[in-house]
Amino acid sequence: MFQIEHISKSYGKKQVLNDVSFPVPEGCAIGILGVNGSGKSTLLSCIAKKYAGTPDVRIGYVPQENPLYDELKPVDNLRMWTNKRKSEILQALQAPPLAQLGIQTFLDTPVKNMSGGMKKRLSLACALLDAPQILLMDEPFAALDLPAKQDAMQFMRYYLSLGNSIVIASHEEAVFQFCHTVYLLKNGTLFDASHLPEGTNYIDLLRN
Ligand SMILES: Nc1ncnc2c1ncn2[C@@H]1O[C@H](COP(=O)(O)OP(=O)(O)OP(=O)(O)O)[C@@H](O)[C@H]1O
Repeated sequence: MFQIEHISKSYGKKQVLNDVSFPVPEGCAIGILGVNGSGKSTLLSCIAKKYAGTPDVRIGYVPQENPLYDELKPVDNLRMWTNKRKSEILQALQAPPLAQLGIQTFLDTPVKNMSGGMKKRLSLACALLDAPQILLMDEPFAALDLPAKQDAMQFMRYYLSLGNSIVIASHEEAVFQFCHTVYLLKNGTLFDASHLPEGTNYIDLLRN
C-alpha cells in the first residue's frame, strides 16, 4: 500500500491544501469529491509533482484539460511523455492495458481532428505509457457521452483488476459508485465520506 503524505499548497495567502495525507491500497479506486474551487485539481497536480521520478512508485496523471499538441498525430504526442522509441510505443498500444483504449483505430488522425472522446483516450494513453501503478484522473468523464463514459469506466475497472490503483477527482456522483473509498475535500482537508449516514447523499454533503 502506498501512502500519499503531507501535501500542502497555498496560492499567495490562500491555503488550498493543508497537510493532506491518505493511503492508496492496491487495486482500489479512491474518489476525491468537492465543490468547484475546493482544490481537487490542485491536489492531483501536487501529488503528480511530489512523486514524479521517485523510485518508490510510478504515478500517471491525466489532467482535466487535455495535454495534447493539436498539430501532432497520436504517436508523436505519445513520444512527448516517454523515453520509449516509436516502435516500442506502437508495440505498447497493441498490448493491454493500452490496447483497450483503441488508439490503433485513429493513429493517422491529428489531434485537431479528433472528437473529445478520442482526445480523452489519447490523454489517458500518454499517462499509461510507462505503466504507472497509480493513475491520477482529474474529471475523467467531463465532456464524454454516455457510451464513452461506460467505456471509460470499463477501462478503469480493468486497470484496477491488474492490481493498480486510481485516484479520481470529480463532482459527478456516478464516479463514486465504484470507488472503494470516497473523500470529501473541504477547507483544505480530506474527510472520509465512504459511508454516508442513511438518508443523505453526496449533494447534501457538498452543500453542508
Ligand atoms: N494558479 C493559480 N493561482 C492562484 N490561484 C489558483 C491557481 N490555481 C488554482 N487556484 C485557486 O485554488 C483553488 C482551488 O482550485 P482547483 O482548481 O484546485 O479547484 P477544483 O476543486 O479542482 O475546482 P473545479 O471543480 O472547478 O475544477 C481555487 O480557489 C482556485 O481559484
